[in-house]
Amino acid sequence: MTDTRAWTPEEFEARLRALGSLYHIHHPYHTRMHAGELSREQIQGWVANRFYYQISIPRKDAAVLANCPDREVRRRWIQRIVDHDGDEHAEGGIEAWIRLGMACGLSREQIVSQELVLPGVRFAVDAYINFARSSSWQEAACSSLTELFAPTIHRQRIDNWPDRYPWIEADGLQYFRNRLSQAHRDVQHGLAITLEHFRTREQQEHALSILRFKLDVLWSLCDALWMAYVEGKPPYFCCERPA
Ligand SMILES: O=C(O)c1cc(C(=O)O)c2c(n1)C(=O)C(=O)c1cc(C(=O)O)[nH]c1-2
Repeated sequence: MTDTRAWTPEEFEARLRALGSLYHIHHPYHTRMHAGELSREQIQGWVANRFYYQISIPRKDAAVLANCPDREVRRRWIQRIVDHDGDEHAEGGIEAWIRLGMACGLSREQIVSQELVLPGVRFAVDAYINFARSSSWQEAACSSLTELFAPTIHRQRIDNWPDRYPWIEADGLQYFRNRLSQAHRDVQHGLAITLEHFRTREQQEHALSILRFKLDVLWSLCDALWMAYVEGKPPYFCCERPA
């Protein structure tokens, strides 16, 4: 007989955390990045493309707010939008990301124009926004749980980049420093919602499939970068351009 009993909160959390083995930290684009093996153009391509993720996160979080009737949850969740968009007190993560791009030698215009954003990156990120729009707010909260694994990758960049990419101006890494505490706080909230909401075994397995979907988003983003910047085969590379 198959075991259909609900996992305890501890077991459930352990299964969510176990999916960290599929995190994009293991994608060869990232392993090369951390080994110091990416060229200047490959780093720039990553930063310029990830900008599309950065500007999409507050839109995703606004979708969570729009779908959430619980005032207490909204009061906490809204901080995520402020973290990225900034306010009169702080410039916010999007501006910090632009500074990262400039520290890597891109111009502000090259970043904000999105001229380097690949179609595959756009599709992957848009799938995340659309998921948040069309799902319950608890499902969307669950999909943010890749942030469980993000502090490790941010910490690697803070520790490794000054040594491995000395041409990147050190101030540019502030984005990653800010995220260490922000991600920790976000994850505590997202995890509490997920453990509380997904109670039956069927619901818990559904939550795992949501986290798998989000891992797919992040992995697909790296795949698109790999084709363009490592294989040297961006979309239509082998096609004749129409007149
Ligand atoms: O650099 C990374 O590898 C990485 C990954 C993730 C993630 O796991 O989704 C986020 C971030 N960074 C990040 O900076 C961030 O603000 C963020 C918000 C979210 C989310 O799903 O709401 N993920 C992430």
